[in-house]
Amino acid sequence: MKYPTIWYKDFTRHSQRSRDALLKSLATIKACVKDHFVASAPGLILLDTTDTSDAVCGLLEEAFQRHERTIVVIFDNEMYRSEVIWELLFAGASKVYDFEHTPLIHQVIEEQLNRWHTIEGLMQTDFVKENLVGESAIWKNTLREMIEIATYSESSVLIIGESGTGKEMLSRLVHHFDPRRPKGNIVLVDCTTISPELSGSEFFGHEKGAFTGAVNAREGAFSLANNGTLFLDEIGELPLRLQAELLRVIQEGMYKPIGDNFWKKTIFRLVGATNRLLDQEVRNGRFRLDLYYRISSWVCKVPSLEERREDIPLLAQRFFEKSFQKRDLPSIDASLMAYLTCRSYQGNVRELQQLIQRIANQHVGKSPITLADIPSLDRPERQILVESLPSSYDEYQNAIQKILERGLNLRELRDLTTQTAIELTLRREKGRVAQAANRLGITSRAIQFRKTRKQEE
Ligand SMILES: Nc1ncnc2c1ncn2[C@@H]1O[C@H](COP(=O)(O)OP(=O)(O)OP(=O)(O)O)[C@@H](O)[C@H]1O
Repeated sequence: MKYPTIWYKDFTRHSQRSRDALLKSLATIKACVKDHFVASAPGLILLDTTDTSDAVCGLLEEAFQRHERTIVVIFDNEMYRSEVIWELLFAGASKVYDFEHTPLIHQVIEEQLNRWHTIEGLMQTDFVKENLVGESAIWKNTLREMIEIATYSESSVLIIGESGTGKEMLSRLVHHFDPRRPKGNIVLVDCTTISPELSGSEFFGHEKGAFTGAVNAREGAFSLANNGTLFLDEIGELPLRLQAELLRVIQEGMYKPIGDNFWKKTIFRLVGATNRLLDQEVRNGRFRLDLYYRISSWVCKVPSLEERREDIPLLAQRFFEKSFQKRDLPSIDASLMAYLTCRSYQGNVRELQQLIQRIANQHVGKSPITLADIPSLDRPERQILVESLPSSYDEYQNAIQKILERGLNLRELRDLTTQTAIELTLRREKGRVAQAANRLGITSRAIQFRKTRKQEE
């Protein structure tokens, strides 16, 4: 068996015998790396209660910020049990076990590490790699969480996130990794489009002639999702009457199609998605509390693209590849990638995807894709462009401030800026005057003139 890689750190001072016994019984420890983090690998921290020091909490906080999971085992936890456990959990520990009070602790730890290892393996499968692009820690943690719910539970899931963050894709992931066999289909219902006139026929289905306009019999979502997954997009928009009926079907596993006299059985996993704060909707009386409890056994918050900016280049590359499926993908100019990475996306991943499709549509030939391929309606206004670079703009302001403090007047400042811009561009163009002039929008003579003047100074 291949043991999962873990890192471990030992803070024990008084419990060496128990510690040695535990380490000896852990098969996983054979693949361990002592004392320092291993990217994406879980950690094991061993300590005595008296040592819940800043060092331990600091280590846990660091691992937590990197979205790495940690198991803490405490050895001599007699007096302060819950206090210590809370402290460790608040510092970011994923699991805390008390050596004295956890029967077969080595098995529990092995099982936990193996589960995490399996999840890590599932993260590498084609389904995830192809559909759910992203390497940021926060995104990987979201994926881990969803895979764990899908694989190790049958519970319903509530996915909360802004529009375009990938909620529907994640619901497909839950269905994909659902181990139930035989497995039914995933059925998607957009609750914003449910018409009250059809009195829930989307869900229940109807018999031919059940109501005016029911020309043919229709199977509803409850039937189609049997043994599978029912994905309710924008579940917060579901009319109150249908909320009550949905709750009854989830609880009883039975429903009656409209116009039919017989009850039918259905079992499905419910995945709801919303970009609203559902608990607020409950307080405002627009969402039933009992249904809310029922669907929120697991709540998963999907990060916005803003929270995982470092994923933009990867996502952009993937969307360019998709958009150029039928022709060779030219290279992508670095300035375009830099712009895509610092721009803001209210519509999240969907907006990025659509922008790239429009850029691809504009591009002709095999030359690199550049800023000039951005359609005019998508181009930023000059002011926004400056404001979208706050950190460098701050530095820029600071630099000017320092120069002004040295007593330079505006003409001297302009001269200095021009000279610096020329020098930087010449360096970038490896001394080629014509190219530098072209880039700066001035003549080669202007550059030569400044070079000569500088030599004379
Ligand atoms: N991590 C990702 N990797 C690749 N494509 C993604 C990713 N996340 C989202 N997408 C793509 O972005 C688009 C929007 O995703 P999706 O429909 O899942 O978002 P949503 O949160 O359900 O949106 P809405 O709330 O508006 O229904 C889809 O085309 C999807 O394929």
